[in-house]
Amino acid sequence: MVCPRNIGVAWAPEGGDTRFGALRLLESGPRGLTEAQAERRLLAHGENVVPAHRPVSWPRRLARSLRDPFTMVLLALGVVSALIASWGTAGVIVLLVAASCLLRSNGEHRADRSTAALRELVASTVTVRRRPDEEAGPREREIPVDELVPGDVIKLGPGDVVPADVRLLRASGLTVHQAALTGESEPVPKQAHDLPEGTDHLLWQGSSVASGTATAVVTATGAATLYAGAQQAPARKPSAFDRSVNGISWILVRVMLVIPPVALVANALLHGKGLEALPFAVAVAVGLTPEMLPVVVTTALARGAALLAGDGVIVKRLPALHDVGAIDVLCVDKTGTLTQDRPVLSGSVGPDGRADPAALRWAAVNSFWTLHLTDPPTPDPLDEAILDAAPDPGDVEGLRATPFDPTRKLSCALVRTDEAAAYVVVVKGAVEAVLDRCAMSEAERARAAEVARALAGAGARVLAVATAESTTVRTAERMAEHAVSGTAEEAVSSTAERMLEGRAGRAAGRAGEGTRDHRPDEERGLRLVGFVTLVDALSPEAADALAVLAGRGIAVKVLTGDHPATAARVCRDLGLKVEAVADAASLTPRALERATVIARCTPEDKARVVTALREAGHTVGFLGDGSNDRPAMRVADVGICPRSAVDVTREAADIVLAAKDLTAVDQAVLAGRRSTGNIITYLRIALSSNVGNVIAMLAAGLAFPFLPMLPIQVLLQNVCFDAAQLSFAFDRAAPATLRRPLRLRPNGIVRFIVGFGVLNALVDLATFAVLTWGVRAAGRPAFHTGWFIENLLTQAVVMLLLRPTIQVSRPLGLAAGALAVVGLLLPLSPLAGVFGLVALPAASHAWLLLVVVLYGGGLLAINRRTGWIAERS
Ligand SMILES: Nc1ncnc2c1ncn2[C@@H]1O[C@H](COP(=O)(O)OP(=O)(O)OP(=O)(O)O)[C@@H](O)[C@H]1O
Repeated sequence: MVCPRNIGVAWAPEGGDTRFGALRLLESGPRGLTEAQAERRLLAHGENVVPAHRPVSWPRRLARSLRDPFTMVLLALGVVSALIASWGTAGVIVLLVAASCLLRSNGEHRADRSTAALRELVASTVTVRRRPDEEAGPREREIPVDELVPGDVIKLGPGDVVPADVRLLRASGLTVHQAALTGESEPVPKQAHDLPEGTDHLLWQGSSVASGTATAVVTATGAATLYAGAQQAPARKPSAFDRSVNGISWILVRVMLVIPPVALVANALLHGKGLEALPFAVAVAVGLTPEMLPVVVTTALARGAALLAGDGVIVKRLPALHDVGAIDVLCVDKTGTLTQDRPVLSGSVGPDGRADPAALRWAAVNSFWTLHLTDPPTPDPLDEAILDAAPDPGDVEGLRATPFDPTRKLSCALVRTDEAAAYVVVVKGAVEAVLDRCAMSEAERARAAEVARALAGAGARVLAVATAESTTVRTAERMAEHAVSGTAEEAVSSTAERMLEGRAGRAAGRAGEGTRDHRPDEERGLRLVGFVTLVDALSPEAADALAVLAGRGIAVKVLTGDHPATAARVCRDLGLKVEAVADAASLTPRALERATVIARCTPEDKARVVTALREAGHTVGFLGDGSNDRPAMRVADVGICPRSAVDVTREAADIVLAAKDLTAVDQAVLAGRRSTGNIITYLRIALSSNVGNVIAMLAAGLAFPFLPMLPIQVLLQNVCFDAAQLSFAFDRAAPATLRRPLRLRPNGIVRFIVGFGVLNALVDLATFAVLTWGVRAAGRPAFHTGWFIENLLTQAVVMLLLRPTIQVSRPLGLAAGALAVVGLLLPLSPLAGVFGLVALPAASHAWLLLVVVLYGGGLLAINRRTGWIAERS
């Protein structure tokens, strides 16, 4: 089988329909491939996986971790040490770099592997038409996207990601987002022309369906797709979390770079020392580095994600866990989140609000032919509900249909009725969208809108139904196009398409015959038939979950395409305090801040609202599942959707829930706050200790004519700190951490580090005094050892006390204990000599313990008085 890229661009055997040409060239047909053919092709072409989506290899991951700013600075310091033949320092630096890179790559690899495995659970599927064997008829079924092969006939609907390069066979109201591929920002109309020009009959892998439906044949899969080479994994702006971590890292990197020259110059000026002070200066700079920062961050987030996975919540991007813990505004859609999305018809009224079956009858005609002619992969629940309740619509024949589109908020069918011997355009949709297209006076429009408002105020979903009659199909077609705002509409059941399906139709013949006598005065607008109302039961968990979220400091805003009165009623029924109801069309920043419900949103309005809230300083989460939620999902700090969401929304989301359930959102929020809380605690403790030590070492280096600690001891204590601090990834969160939105704020963390860093340095200087007075007589090794022990003991104390809770997790308790034991026992062990440590007299231990106890007591007192430790960053 030939499988060129872009097959069918203009290939038409014997000058005929290129759709037949494409199918023939692909050795396929309108009824699809047989399962055996598909299996053979899968072996020949391989899985439909784009190279950019393959996992990152180990060496690449390792190389990437070397690019981290801390690692770069450490390596530079290592090179400096090697140049001055300070092999011990260089060796320890290499060890630190190797340990941090290996731990980090390993952590990221494991995290990626588990998120990839979890992503598999929510991987996209596609509706494919295949036959069990040559004789059997076609069947449509869902298969994983990677099993798709050239020649497969697939169906696409709103929100589907186009899974391979395809050539359209049928299309209805189809518009496609292909910005990532071609740069066109607006959805592009696509048509299944039989003799196409250009590329509007082709869809490429990676684009997505904005509106409409289509049937198409796959022309290329995997690496053979047109944009496979060029397409990178979707680029995302750095999240709030990435920015915070980078901000803190760069502050430290700058300080690290400044320390060695400052230490050298000061030593030269005060003690007349030259390059011999360099190893010490380098060790001090290394001492400032939180080498394990990336490891602790990845581990803390991965652990949170793994715990959530147990509850069926999938975190697709680890930093999203921080972001979900930081949200202070959660925007949700109404349908399916606050309600069950199982609408049931509750009434049919005329324009005056009196019961009238006509509205239901025409709504059913619209629903039936829209579903039948556009053949969506998943039927619209509103259409199904209308058909379930509607009587037989009589002898009506559908000619064309444009499926519902959330931007226009209408669906439109062109039908022919025998009773009136006329072509009728039947439009149903959102009240304002339909009324806008009706020929009526302003007073009539206002009265009808008031009737609809009263119906919506009872909590019902209200659809307006309008028709227009024409004796000619051409006029009716124009009216249909008029009714859908003149966007490019593609007729679904044209002659060629019906032939592709093997059912040339009477209707198609009629459609052709009706072009003779067009009367332009028929295009005057629609006549309002009335309204149908549908009720959608409230979600049983929503009320409790909304109260819990409010208790966690999260303001919920409902962004809905529906009528304001319906949305407001639903919210009130759920006990949500409705401060104000706003209309997306006339929204001011003030109204936005106050509004609980923002109604009549188009997909773009939802994105605009989310962007405005972010610009106002909020961290915004967005929960939705429809294709109309995709734009908002992409601009939110964190996008959340249920597993059942349409492809595009699931792809854009950062967190995927087992079901659309606000309780699961709360679980994700808690997990996010726990992970962030642990990361903040790690940063505060690790960095304030490091800063304290650096200040003390620089001060002591200047005050004493000898080094306060040997470079190898500085590095050894650094290794011990790093190992112990890994336990922060497994720490227990303080209850206070879970109460409010928690965000990594570099400024708060830097303030804390400076405050407690100075305190730490003061304690160190007090230790110097003790050591100078009590131990120095025993010589410099005893001085060095005394300070080494004090550093490890105070580090163990701050690990326990500089946290927002007094409760200690097992890993943290063990790590702090181990640190104290190493500090006390190493100088007594056979290894002591290697590091220049000596055994201290018992009295010295007593003095050191006194300093440590006083420090611990001081920390507790400060916390009690100021609550600073418990304060969030
Ligand atoms: N199949 C349909 N046919 C005609 N009109 C529809 C159909 N589905 C929805 N509508 C109308 O369009 C409006 C907007 O629909 P949209 O899907 O954007 O939002 P929604 O489902 O009402 O709410 P949410 O945004 O909370 O999910 C609906 O309120 C309804 O009036």
